[in-house]
Amino acid sequence: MTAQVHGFQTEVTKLLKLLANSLYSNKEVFLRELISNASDAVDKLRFLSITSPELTKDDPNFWIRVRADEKAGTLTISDNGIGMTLNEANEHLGTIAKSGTEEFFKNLSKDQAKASQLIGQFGVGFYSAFIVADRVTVLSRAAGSKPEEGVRWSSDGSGTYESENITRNERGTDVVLHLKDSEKEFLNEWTLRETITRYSDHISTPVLLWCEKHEPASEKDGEKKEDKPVWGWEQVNDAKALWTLAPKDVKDEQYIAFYKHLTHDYGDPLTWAHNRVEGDLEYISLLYIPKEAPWDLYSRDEKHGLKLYVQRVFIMDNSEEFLPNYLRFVKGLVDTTALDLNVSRELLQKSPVTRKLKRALTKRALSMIEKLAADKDKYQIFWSQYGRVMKEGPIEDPSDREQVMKLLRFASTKSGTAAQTVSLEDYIARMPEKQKNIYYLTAGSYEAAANSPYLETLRKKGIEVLLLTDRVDEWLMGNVRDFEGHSFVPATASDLQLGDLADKDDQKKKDEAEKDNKGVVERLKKALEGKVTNVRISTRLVDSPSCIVGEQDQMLTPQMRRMLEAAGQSVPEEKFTLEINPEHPLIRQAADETDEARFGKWADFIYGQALLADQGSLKDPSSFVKIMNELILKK
Ligand SMILES: Nc1ncnc2c1ncn2[C@@H]1O[C@H](COP(=O)(O)OP(=O)(O)OP(=O)(O)O)[C@@H](O)[C@H]1O
Repeated sequence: MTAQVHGFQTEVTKLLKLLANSLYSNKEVFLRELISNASDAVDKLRFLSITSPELTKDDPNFWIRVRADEKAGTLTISDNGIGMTLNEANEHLGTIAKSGTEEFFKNLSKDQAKASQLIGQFGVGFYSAFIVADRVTVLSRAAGSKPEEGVRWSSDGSGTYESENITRNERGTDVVLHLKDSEKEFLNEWTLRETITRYSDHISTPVLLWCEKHEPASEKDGEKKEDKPVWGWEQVNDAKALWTLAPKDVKDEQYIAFYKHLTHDYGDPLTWAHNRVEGDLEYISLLYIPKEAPWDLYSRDEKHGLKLYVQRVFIMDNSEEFLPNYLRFVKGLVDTTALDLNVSRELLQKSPVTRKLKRALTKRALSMIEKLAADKDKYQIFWSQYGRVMKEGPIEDPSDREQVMKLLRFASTKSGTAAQTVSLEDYIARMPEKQKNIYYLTAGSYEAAANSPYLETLRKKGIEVLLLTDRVDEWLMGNVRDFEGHSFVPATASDLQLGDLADKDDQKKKDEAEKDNKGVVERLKKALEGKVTNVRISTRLVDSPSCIVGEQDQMLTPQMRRMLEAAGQSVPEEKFTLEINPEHPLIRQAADETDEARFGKWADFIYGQALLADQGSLKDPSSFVKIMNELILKK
């Protein structure tokens, strides 16, 4: 067979172009990536051989080998794992099989400076070989296939690769790197040994390095043996799966290195939790939280979930069954004796053991996050990355609602910044004695929330209001009614339920104001007939002339309205109650207007600005501006 030339998927070509520059300062990671791939290939075959032992019969001991050839200038990473067929090599080594990749690269090219950070998080895997090599050749044979079904794949990383069938006697894969002249240091035994132990010490397959050993001079049976170098394989990693060690015996650096092996992330994790549980439900879990949220955290097709091991044998990646969806950013593994080795994804979904493990691991993950919350600075890093996902928690998992709600953070009128730092427990601890409810306001931006007229009275009374500006907040507040016995009340509610917080005078003042301003209220009702459901005197306004309120259940917030409209849904026209502040000069001026036609303009203006302040836009802004100009110019 002659080699066929194929073009890389466009994204791969882009990635390859970016690689050399952006990961140069971190270039030794290629070795970790290739050893990780080799270890995955071994894990996959170990799993298959449980049901098909003939696959490994002739070569049952798994290994990963690293061999430098100084003369040829090559470094070869080999494994006797699952190998690849020609089709698999073309598919896996020529494309990036992740949805959303195109979008990712679009964003990447806009901001070159951030490229290296993002690219690391993206997980460049096999392609990292091109950081140090100007040609990469892969020789492989899939377990179970014939010698003549071997594969040779080769590329200089500039846009195309060639591949063909060859005869190969051994199963598994050799990745041969033809090192660039500037990267010859990776032929050096010490560099290799150091890099392997740093990154791959605790992967469970032995990593063997081809190296020179010295046999000391000796005299045996009267024969003199010189001190001469002998070449051979030497195991350089510990090869004890890290999670099987007692947590007290594992150093932080080891946890970090293992995280990188596991996730292909180039950065350190934010935190981790390692637990070994014995008894009825025996399992070991090692959970990590990445410092940065994955680029595809909100993508529907994003793959997540833990690596599943049964009795130390790797079973599958991305087992989503063990954690709720809102904890999808948690990486790591679970190893259990409570499942069968031949468990499939379908069986896993049905198994009661899975459900029990999910409960247990969710608790582990939440307690890891609780511990993180004790360190305010670290928790802010966490919150900025995962806050919006955590807010899905109380909706998705009512059984852990209180626990998750304690972990939520919000901006508030007391915190005074857009940073979300206030917990519900902080809020309750600061509540005046008479306050019963938790007040909140949702808005499109922090500024819009902080300056909202709805806050005026609450602010005057010293009542803290949570300012919610994430899209998910609407959904969250639509689903939670209370926290620790305190109801959530929106600052926009027609009844703020102030209870004992209302001044005794408030009602009296309101009654008086209603009596005194009956005229203007009635005139407004008439002028705005068909546009509003009602007009009334407000108790919530201090500095603003007017605001709109809707019945709590009926009112669509502007964000919700925009979301529905963007999703192509027809959103019903809503009518509101107009509340006015009769002490405001603008209302007074309107009340003094005797010409009813002109009063109509005042009514539209007062209502229009209340709508604008609440919704952020108007259906007919030019008419509003025209009316405003007319009133200013007193035409
Ligand atoms: N040594 C190997 N043996 C068998 N298959 C391999 C080997 N190296 C790579 N592959 C195949 O090529 C695919 C692509 O590898 P690559 O490292 O680019 O991505 P990945 O490992 O799937 O993803 P990531 O690195 O982001 O976790 C692998 O999923 C695997 O199918």
